[in-house]
Amino acid sequence: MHTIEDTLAAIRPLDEAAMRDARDLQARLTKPPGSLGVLEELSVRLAGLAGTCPPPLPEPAAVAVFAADHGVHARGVTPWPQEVTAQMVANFLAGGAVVNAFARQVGATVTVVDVGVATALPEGLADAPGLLDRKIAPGTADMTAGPAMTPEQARAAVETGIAVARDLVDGGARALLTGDMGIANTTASAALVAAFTGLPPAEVTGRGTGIDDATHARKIGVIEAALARHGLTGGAPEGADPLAVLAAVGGLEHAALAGFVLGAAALRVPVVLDGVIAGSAALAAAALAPDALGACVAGHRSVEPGHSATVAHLGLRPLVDLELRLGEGTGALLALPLVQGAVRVLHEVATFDAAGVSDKPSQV
Ligand SMILES: Cc1cc2ncn([C@H]3O[C@H](COP(=O)(O)O)[C@@H](O)[C@H]3O)c2cc1C
Ligand SMILES: O=C(O)c1cccnc1
Repeated sequence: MHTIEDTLAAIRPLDEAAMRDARDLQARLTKPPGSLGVLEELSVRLAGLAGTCPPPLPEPAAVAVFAADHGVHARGVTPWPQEVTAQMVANFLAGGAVVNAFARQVGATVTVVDVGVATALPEGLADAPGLLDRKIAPGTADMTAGPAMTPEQARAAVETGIAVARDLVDGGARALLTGDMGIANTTASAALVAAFTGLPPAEVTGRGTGIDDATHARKIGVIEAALARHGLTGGAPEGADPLAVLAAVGGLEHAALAGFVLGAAALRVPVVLDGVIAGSAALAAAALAPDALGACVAGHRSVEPGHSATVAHLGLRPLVDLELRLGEGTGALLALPLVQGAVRVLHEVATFDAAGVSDKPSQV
């Protein structure tokens, strides 16, 4: 069973006893206390997630690239043709994209999940290894004209993401990484960020793949119109159903990514988030289950302003900040060795006692 309800019911807070053990252990390791900075608190959190100290090493790692198209593409929010989504899916399967190069570097697998690609994939790809055909619809509807998805489509997409997380963990993965591909998906991302944070579209809308001032202004106007159309201006009203917000202005890949985050949290496996697409999906996941955040690691800080707004809202600290604005899972993959290093310390570093190193600075 991969229903949303079952999954939400399985998500629990971090285990306090395991976190205490991890803090104690960090204090006894042969290094000045606190000297591993952000990685120490990360190791503590991952112990709390696993419910044991040390937590399992987050490897092997698996990236799921959720691919889908967007009806709002018709509003002129990106210069790239919609066909590029399907063409990039083919490129992922051929191993030729940046996500593939970065995945090879860290030994991660790449699984492409078609939840809503509008254009037919190039001949012969249907059976390609590494592709999961989970198409729910050939893209969303235009969010300025009506809901992007029906409630049934949004639910099916979330449950697809939950099932993909479960299958990857069943296949041995101990770290899940988010990836995305969908021309125009930074528009849906910014709309979700505005809806979940209450910030105005002008503050959270970026330039996506790279757009000129006129297109950027149009993109902000499109998002404002969509929010107004769905009663989301100024943010979703108190008590709004996060699934309805996803259905109104989200993408099929956003809904699937929200499910992927929930699935990881229910299985107590860390999920390394990529940029603004994953972040906006995590806002939906956190609105459904605040404790799901315990499983989330912000891999990097994207250039997109909506991403900084998202990590601030969620209280996450991005591990790397390299001015990336690509998506696909690239920022998550670059951060993976940091996550693994944080846990490896708890497994391999000697204690002061065991190594015969004095654990006290001398008095001066
Ligand atoms: C060749 C190419 C490869 C990509 N890989 C990721 N994206 C990224 O850019 C897109 C979102 O930007 P926007 O909202 O401006 O369309 C998404 O597909 C995202 O994954 C790409 C975009 C392109 C063009
Ligand atoms: O933040 C991201 O992941 C991003 C930014 C721009 C374009 N595509 C993805």
